[in-house]
Amino acid sequence: MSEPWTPRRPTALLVLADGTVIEGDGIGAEGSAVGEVCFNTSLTGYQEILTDPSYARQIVTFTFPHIGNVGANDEDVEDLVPENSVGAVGAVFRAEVSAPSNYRSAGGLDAWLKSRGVVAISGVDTRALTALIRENGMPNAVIAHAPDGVFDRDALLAQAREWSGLVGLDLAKDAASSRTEVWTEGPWNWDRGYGAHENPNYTIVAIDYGTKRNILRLMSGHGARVVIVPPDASAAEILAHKPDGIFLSNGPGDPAATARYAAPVIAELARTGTPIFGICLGHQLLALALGGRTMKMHQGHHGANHPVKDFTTGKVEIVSMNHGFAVDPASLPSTVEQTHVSLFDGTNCGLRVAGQPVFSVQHHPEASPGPQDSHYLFQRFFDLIDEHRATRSAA
Ligand SMILES: NC(=O)CC[C@H](N)C(=O)O
Repeated sequence: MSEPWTPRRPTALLVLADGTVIEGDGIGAEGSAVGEVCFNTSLTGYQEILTDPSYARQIVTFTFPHIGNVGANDEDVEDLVPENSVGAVGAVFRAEVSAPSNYRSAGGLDAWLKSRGVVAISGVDTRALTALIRENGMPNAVIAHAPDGVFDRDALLAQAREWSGLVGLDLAKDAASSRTEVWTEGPWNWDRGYGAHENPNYTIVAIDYGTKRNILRLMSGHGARVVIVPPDASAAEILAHKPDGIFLSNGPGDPAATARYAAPVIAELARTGTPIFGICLGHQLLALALGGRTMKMHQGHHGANHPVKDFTTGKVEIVSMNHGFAVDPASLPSTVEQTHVSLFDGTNCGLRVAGQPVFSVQHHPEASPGPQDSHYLFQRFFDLIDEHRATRSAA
């Protein structure tokens, strides 16, 4: 007699704090991870997305159905300290992850996810999950992977419910490098790969709240020597490097929590008249330093296909986005001008300070992954630095 048929056990679960349990096939790290679930609409760049430190304590649902087919490589890692593996804690995929076309070792995406400690689930109706997030907002959840299919569902639900969520969490200190270092990779060059810039024209101090590598590459490509400092560096430490410009990086967590120590430093730096450029968390922190407010968004913006209008030129750019908090433009003082806006929902996407070389954007102009429409913002930063230098030498 043949064995009675037994249904296949799910080897992964996504347990939402509202009690919804989504079953699927586990891949990547075993065990469980708690975080906030968001959806990302990018068509490419899963490796850059999962290694973006801004995704710390988040579980990314990919709306693109087929993830993992080009494997993983060392060039597409975005976090500065890959050994720390700061980035998304979990990933949700529609299709089963098939054999990749490329990976240095056997095992493909599964091995790579494991090496970074990312717990992933495939075989999920990501369309339904995305619709649920659009309806109810980004839920707290636990993602769990057990190859033997044995789960304590009540304990996982309790863990999802007990987690206090991203609001109030400063994660920049976990995501950022804790020491000062000079970026030595230089810009990417198709002919010779990476290489330090031989004759830098500028010194940029990048305050690292969880920066992405491509931002540093692009600044380096503009001829800058980039000094990376920890998120809690003092204004005096930063100014000691004699920066031509100061960069405020992207990063994870609630900007209002990080602002407790970051905003006073940024406010002090802004008073020196040194050109400042902020991206994403850096934009939010600048707004807070200038006296503005930030708020949690309903479903956030995560993707590489978001239309943003630049009021200063009237142009629309298609941009890369990854944020769950936003600047309330009504909270900004009258000396601060709103320069960019999301054409999806009208939320603030940029600011500049009247009469000062200080500006920032909510989106990700380094676009890794994403379209490169907003690369001009790096040029804008270096143009401001040149203008600032010219007025100083004329004085
Ligand atoms: N990419 C980022 O810098 C994200 C900023 C912030 N953590 C947010 O979610 O809004």
